[in-house]
Amino acid sequence: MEFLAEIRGVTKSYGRTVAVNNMNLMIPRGKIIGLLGPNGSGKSTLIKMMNGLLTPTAGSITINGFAPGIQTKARVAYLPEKTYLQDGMRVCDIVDYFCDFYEDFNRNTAFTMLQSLGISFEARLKTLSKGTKEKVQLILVMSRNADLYILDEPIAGVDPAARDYILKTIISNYSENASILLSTHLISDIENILDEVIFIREGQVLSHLPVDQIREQYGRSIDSYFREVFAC
Ligand SMILES: Nc1ncnc2c1ncn2[C@@H]1O[C@H](COP(=O)(O)OP(=O)(O)OP(=O)(O)O)[C@@H](O)[C@H]1O
Repeated sequence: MEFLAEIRGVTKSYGRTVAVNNMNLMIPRGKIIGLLGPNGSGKSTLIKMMNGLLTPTAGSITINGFAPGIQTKARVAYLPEKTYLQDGMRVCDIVDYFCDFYEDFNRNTAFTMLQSLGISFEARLKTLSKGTKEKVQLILVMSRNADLYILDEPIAGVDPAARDYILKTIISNYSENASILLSTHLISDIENILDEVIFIREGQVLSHLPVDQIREQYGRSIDSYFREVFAC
């Protein structure tokens, strides 16, 4: 299989709203890819379909050749935009939970990252700040040895100093054959780690290009290019 994920002719409608409109997208292996687009352009809807949380109205999605389901969930590490962890759980209990749930979860990686960010293993989630909770969730996701990491707004609530650490962590914790698809509005913070960017507008792919090509062709950063393309 040449591509890790294939999205072919995918449409998702919510009643009369067409959130994703006949989208075609090929996700290669071994790349960090930014999924960028204005509010309401369909990023989260696409991500939810790739994770089997929503079913396309039309078209097909495959990851490693399988439609989203049990086989793909075992190989895709997903950070949703909203937390699904119970507030009463302690950090160490959640680590155990992930260990039981995912064969590819590395407990040592998780504890090392938690320790270096000064997050107490004994703390209950409800006692942590919003940003720290987000760090915990990202650490859990990045401690899996997955084929595809799908991160929906991974650094939105995290302070700038922790962002750098987290981005470094993302880069150092994925293997060369894996890919990371991440959606964010904090383009200038993440553009240095990206290999490719996908621009989405009104549920369709406007462009999918290597970052270097955009920089060479347009002589500007991805952040500045995004602002020009999507100027209101
Ligand atoms: N559950 C829902 N019911 C109805 N419409 C929805 C629902 N979820 C999303 N939409 C609509 O679908 C479109 C795409 O939304 P989506 O959340 O996928 O965009 P997004 O690119 O992730 O936006 P943002 O950057 O603001 O997070 C929007 O018009 C939104 O209002």
